[in-house]
Amino acid sequence: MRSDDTIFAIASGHGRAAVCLIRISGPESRTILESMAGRVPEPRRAVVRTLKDPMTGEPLDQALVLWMPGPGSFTGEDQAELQIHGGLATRAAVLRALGSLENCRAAEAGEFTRRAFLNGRMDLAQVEGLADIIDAETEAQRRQAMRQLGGRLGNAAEGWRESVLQVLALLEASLDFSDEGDVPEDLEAESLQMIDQVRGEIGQAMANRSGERLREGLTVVLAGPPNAGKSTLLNALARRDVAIVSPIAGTTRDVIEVHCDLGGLPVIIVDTAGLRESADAIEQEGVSRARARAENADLVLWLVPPEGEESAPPPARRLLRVGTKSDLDRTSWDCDLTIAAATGEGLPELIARLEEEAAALIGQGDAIVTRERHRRALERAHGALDRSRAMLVSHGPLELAAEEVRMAARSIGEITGRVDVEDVLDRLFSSFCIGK
Ligand SMILES: Nc1nc2c(c(=O)[nH]1)N(C=O)[C@@H](CNc1ccc(C(=O)N[C@@H](CCC(=O)O)C(=O)O)cc1)CN2
Ligand SMILES: Nc1nc2c(ncn2[C@@H]2O[C@H](COP(=O)(O)OP(=O)(O)OP(=O)(O)O)[C@@H](O)[C@H]2O)c(=O)[nH]1
Ligand SMILES: [Mg+2]
Repeated sequence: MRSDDTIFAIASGHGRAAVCLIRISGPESRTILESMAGRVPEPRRAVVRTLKDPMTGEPLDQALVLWMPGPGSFTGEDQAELQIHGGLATRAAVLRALGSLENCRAAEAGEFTRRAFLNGRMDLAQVEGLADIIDAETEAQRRQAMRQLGGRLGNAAEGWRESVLQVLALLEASLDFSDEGDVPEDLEAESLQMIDQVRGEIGQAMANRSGERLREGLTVVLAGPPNAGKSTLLNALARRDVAIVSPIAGTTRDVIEVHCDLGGLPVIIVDTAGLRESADAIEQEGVSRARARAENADLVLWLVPPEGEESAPPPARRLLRVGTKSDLDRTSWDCDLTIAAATGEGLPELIARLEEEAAALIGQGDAIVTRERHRRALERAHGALDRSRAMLVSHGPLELAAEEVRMAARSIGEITGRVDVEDVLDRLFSSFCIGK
């Protein structure tokens, strides 16, 4: 994959649509645009043109055409956009025409954004924010992604890195000036104070897990004995017929997930096999998957039907007992909530409770750290600052204290992609859509 190739891709969704957006980026963009749409329009001014096959001159479609020269474009290089009609044959014809050209090739997933990053148009934290915007399914996720795209995490990281580099400058200055390698007292005090300030801020940012929870969604597992009404509840919460419901105990075997939006917060509801001993090997596999999911869930709803004997809930981080089929009998439980998923009774209360639980675990959505990658980098920086601090306090070798401070700056620099992130890039960009 060469980064000076000219690339093209459909950037809009697939299937029949009103309009389809085709992006072209790279040094040959101008030539290609001229060969298909005639004279290149003024930068960033949309014009209507008849698109022609560059080989045969055959008219392909009527298009809205944009010319966005580098370095001010999204990718930082010359870019053209063709907004064509969204029919399948039109799209195929324009793609075929581009595909027949010698001077360009189809883009890989995330390749436009990779170029924007490589050309310094956005930092790595912003690229992740962009990925999160495309994947956002709820309002709170969208807001968090927009804050990251706006530079919230990147600016914080750059600020910390600058402070740490100032400490490094102080330490290096005292290394130059003192023969014994002793830090003058005022410099030591100043360094310690700055280290503590940054260490405190980083500690606070990395302690907050709510950004990661908001990005990934909260997992709520429906568990209980067979026939408790788990699949009926899943269908009611999803408002569609996702899982098979039947009076036969042991109907569900696979784990079934549905993404829900509860008051803007992302909640993944997981239906599982009813927990019981079974001679059926497939059902037993379902039961062990159910137990594993319950154990890792943010919240387990333990469904208790009125009939049948009481069974013990699986180990879980957090568990609510929900009595089911309250239309039949409501005498038999000791539960946090009661519902009849089949009639809808108690569902508004259950949903309100789930929203509360989600809000408590996700918080205000004001976290800076949104991925494990950020937290790990900050943990490394925090550890290095701890060690440099201890070294200074104990009047250990100044070179070693400075080396730890340098390590801290490096770790913080990984967040915005200033340093050593090739493997991160490949993974991140391949998770993008083609055309982004
Ligand atoms: N048609 C279209 N819509 C789109 C995009 C796109 O590439 N094409 N985007 C892509 O993902 C997003 C918008 N992102 C963009 C960000 C920066 C620039 C850009 O060229 N900015 C220049 C100058 C802008 C100007 O002068 O008006 C700059 O910031 O210097 C373009 C798109 C969402 N919508
Ligand atoms: N009366 C009444 N019946 C219900 C209610 N909820 C579920 N049922 C019935 O209970 C039976 C079992 O429901 P499911 O939702 O399949 O139960 P499950 O917990 O998913 O069962 P397994 O997948 O076998 O573990 C079905 O016949 C449902 O129609 C309810 O609120 N009221
Ligand atoms: Mg079921």
